[in-house]
Amino acid sequence: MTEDYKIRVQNVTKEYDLFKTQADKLKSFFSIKTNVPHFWSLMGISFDVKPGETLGLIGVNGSGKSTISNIISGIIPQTSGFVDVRGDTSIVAISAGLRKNLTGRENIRLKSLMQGLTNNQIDNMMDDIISFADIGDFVDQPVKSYSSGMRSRLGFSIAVHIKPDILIIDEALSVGDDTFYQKCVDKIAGFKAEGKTIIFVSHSLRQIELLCDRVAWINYGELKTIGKTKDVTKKYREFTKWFKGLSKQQKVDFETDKKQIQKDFDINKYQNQVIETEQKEHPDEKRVAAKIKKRFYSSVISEKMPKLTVAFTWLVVFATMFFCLVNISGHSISHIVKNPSSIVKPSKTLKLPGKLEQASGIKKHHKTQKMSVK
Ligand SMILES: Nc1ncnc2c1ncn2[C@@H]1O[C@H](COP(=O)(O)OP(=O)(O)OP(=O)(O)O)[C@@H](O)[C@H]1O
Repeated sequence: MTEDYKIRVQNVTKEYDLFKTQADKLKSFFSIKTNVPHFWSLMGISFDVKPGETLGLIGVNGSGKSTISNIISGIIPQTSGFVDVRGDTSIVAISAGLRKNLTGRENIRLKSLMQGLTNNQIDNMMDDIISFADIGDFVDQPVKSYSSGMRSRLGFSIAVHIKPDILIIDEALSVGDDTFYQKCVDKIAGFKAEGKTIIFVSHSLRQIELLCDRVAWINYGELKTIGKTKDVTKKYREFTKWFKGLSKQQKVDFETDKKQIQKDFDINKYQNQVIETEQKEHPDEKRVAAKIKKRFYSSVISEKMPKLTVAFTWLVVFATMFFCLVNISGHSISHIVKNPSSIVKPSKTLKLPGKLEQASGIKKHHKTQKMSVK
């Protein structure tokens, strides 16, 4: 049976809380309401990537291309929506995946182990990865000492040698020199020929046109359009030409308006719209609302504590505080239950914990002995 898709994303959203302080972050984790502004990096993105297809992602800076590719790679969770990736992914992004304090060689081993390769397999391909990356003696230096081009070369080399089912290339080719660029293009062409699935994120329309079968244009958190490479790049060129023609103030106003829409996005309103559309398209279908709710939230790992866990945590905190106070007050629990105010009035005969009580008993005993000697 042939698979109809390799990657499916449906109604995917991503919300970021723009915390100003660590305290706000902690409060939010405990689901305590704060006045932190929100920003929706993605406002409901849906598309499929077919097996063996190379899909390009284009869009202006900050439109959400890296966010969606990181969600597909499993690096970050979506806020809502369904993501199904049928195969192992390997992401090549300039900033993702490499540990700065580890050497190039250690990074190769770590990333390969994380992809499920054995130490023997890694030993066998180590030289090939190093030779393709062409970073010389730097391979034994920490990655923090690499230039962005060197990082990109190493990241790219690791990702293609791991031979993933799905390769996600996020802006990795934009920093390499021409020779390396050509090597990468050849490698990607080889991947395509093998029937692998690729997501290719780039600002270079030339690269997109060279490598992609279809293109998705992500525009300020929304999917503006998806289709044949030449059709989408044509529309995108028209947009950038129009945008460049605006005055400085018009550009600022345009971007401010778009960002405001992303701040004001209402997930519940969006969910209702999706339900309405689905009901119109499939009038005979039952339980549409339940189906959409499941699609929105069933595969989501929340970054915040679930309400039940929050309630349980508070219960544990209050119970601990209560028992500490009871202990300090020196009263029994039944006494405190009958006279709650006595929790703040310590008993005159302070109850000592077991060992101390025992120790004080010994002291008393010695005193008695001394007295009898007298
Ligand atoms: N951790 C974060 N916290 C808050 N906002 C974030 C975070 N990560 C990304 N964003 C915001 O989400 C939006 C989308 O970012 P993303 O990096 O996905 O865009 P992009 O299309 O890949 O941009 P570029 O072309 O510049 O790489 C941006 O407005 C960005 O500021």
